[in-house]
Amino acid sequence: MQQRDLEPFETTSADGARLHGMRRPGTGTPVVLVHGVAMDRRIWADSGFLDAVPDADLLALDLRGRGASERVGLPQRHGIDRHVEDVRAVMDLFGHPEYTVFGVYFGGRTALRVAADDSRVTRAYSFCAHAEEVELPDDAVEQEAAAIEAPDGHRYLTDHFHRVGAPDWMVDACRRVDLPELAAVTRGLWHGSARAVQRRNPGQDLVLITAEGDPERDVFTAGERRLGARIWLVDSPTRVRAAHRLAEVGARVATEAAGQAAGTGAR
Ligand SMILES: COC(=O)C[C@@H](NC(=O)[C@@H](NC(=O)[C@@H](/N=C1/NCC(=O)N2CC[C@@H](C)[C@H]2C(=O)N[C@@H](CCSC)C(=O)N[C@H]1C(C)(C)C)C(C)(C)C)[C@@H](C)c1ccccc1)c1nccs1
Repeated sequence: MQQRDLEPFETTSADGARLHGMRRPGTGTPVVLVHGVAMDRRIWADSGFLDAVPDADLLALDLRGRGASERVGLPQRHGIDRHVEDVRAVMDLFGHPEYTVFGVYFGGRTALRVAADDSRVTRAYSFCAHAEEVELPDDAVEQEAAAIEAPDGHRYLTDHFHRVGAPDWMVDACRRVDLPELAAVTRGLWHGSARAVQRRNPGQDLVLITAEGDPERDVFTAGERRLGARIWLVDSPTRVRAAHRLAEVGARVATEAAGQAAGTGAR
């Protein structure tokens, strides 16, 4: 976030975890920003997203175990329901009647779950994570957690993300994560993250975003039908490489927010 107008905030999640975040004051419906698994709130400035949304009122939290927020240690305290509670704690802190929630990767899936659980969310965007049930391959995910908590865990992550063409801001984010905590988050995916996300509030505007070339694009269009969600496609061969387009997507979010303010926003 631009250094000039940042306001740090702290709050406590439903299970007592202390959370840190930053507010960048602006206009219109506040936008809660939710980062992905191996990330923290710095990605929003580093990716150029913030500069692409110059007027919005932005609330960027560090999810539990990431950034400056409390390390909670146990996979059971990293289930998706705890992530949802983290986001709702931020919405409680600022007390607005309505929020937009924008999340990337697992933060996007979390944004959809927050919308399902909380009618204060009037618009939710999921960047590169769909809403359908997933098969968590126990061995692959456990192998990933073991690789992450090994002494060269940062190298495992940065090598992988480099190899698949992730942008520097995503590779750099991996270097900042606390490895034992990230292994717990990874094992925490077994606690609820595999379930499909339901739409429980008819008036919400749900937007699923993925890459033109995403092999799982049909899973996103399944969400379009099942949830009555909108689909945005970015010009990218894969979901990981779509991260290079995050600022561009931010500009589209800003346009929608401006349109809504002017009363012409698509619902
Ligand atoms: C195809 O994958 C991609 O398009 C990369 C993309 N992933 C995803 O969209 C989603 N995930 C996945 O599809 C798979 N899940 C994984 N493990 C769970 C998982 O994601 N992580 C655990 C560690 C953490 C770094 C994170 C992660 O990033 N690991 C990457 C590998 C990168 S470095 C090692 C990663 O995908 N691994 C896979 C393996 C099976 C290879 C282990 C399944 C099993 C859920 C289908 C993710 C949003 C999600 C969606 C729903 C529930 C849980 C998680 C990215 N997300 C962030 C940046 S890029």
